[in-house]
Amino acid sequence: MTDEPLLSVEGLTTEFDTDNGVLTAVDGIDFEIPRGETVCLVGESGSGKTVASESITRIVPTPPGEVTGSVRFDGQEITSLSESELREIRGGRIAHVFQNPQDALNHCYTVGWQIVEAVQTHEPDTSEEEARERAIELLNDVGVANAAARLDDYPHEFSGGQKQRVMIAMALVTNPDLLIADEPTTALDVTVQAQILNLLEELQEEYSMSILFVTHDLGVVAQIADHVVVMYAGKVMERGTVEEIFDDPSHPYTRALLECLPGQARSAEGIPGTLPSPIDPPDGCRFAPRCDYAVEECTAGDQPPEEPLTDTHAVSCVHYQQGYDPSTVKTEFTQEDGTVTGGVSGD
Ligand SMILES: Nc1ncnc2c1ncn2[C@@H]1O[C@H](COP(=O)(O)OP(=O)(O)OP(=O)(O)O)[C@@H](O)[C@H]1O
Ligand code: NI
Repeated sequence: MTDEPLLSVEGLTTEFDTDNGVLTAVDGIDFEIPRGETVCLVGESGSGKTVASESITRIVPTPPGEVTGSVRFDGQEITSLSESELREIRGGRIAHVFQNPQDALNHCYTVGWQIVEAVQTHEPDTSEEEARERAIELLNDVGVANAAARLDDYPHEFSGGQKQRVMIAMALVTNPDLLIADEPTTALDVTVQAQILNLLEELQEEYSMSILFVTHDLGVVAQIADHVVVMYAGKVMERGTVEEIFDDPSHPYTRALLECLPGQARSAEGIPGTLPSPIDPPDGCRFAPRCDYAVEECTAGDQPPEEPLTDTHAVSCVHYQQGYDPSTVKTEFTQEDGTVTGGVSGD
């Protein structure tokens, strides 16, 4: 029972009814979040990462959005739950942290008031006194200095990094099993970003939570992921453990993303071309129009089915389907420290 992943998503699809037609932001994706581990959803801007993460608990705006597919959370299918049952999970066992804490915190109330309110919403029998104690504990847990004194400060009296710590504290009020964090460090400078990532890792242990971390930054992925799901244009291109993705990147898109890291071949210019329109995506592999390795088969039919490479590693690319030679894709890949990995010559 405990081997079962905390969350498994199958065929998750989110469509928006727009003036220009049906926009498929997430198009039948599968992934799992093991218990107590961190899964990173990574991909360029517009890949569908946010919509995918918000579709799990259906916080996408519906309408215009429509979410279909299966989401199993701790053994329970949650897609068929009523709105009120879902709301209970959303504000409880699954918590969200967003990119901009200033949007989520109310400017008009003290930080303490907001945490106390969250505590009392979760546990209505808690007294004001107990809720304040709990708020202090939470602020201590997330590394806000002088927690007791800071309860009476307003959000604008906190720095960007501290505000994000407060948001994380609010997410922890319910002792969630899963924390979904969408680019929680993108608005912060690198030093603060690293501190918040360390904090999340510590809290993960302390609260034994799983984390779904949404980011476009592979540097962040390297720091905190156990597993990685690489998304592009609403589809999953590749998934694997963090070692598999960095040491043996298999989809040309994953390889192209890695080449954009500082010190790599494409760090200056990025991947040439742009994402296809989610209203009218191309046939075949979504990445084919930008892919250095695309052949005719890549541009016909649907996104190739995922081909398992190991128990934990799978790739959606025609070059890995039966009868194809992976060496077509696997040219040498030089890491920042000079080691060559993933290449046929290096194997
Ligand atoms: N409410 C909405 N209505 C219509 N289209 C939407 C809505 N929300 C998102 N989309 C579209 O869905 C697609 C995926 O967007 P999403 O925000 O999930 O991308 P992302 O990978 O999180 O990008 P970023 O890194 O910029 O946050 C985009 O084409 C976006 O315009
Ligand atoms: Ni996003």
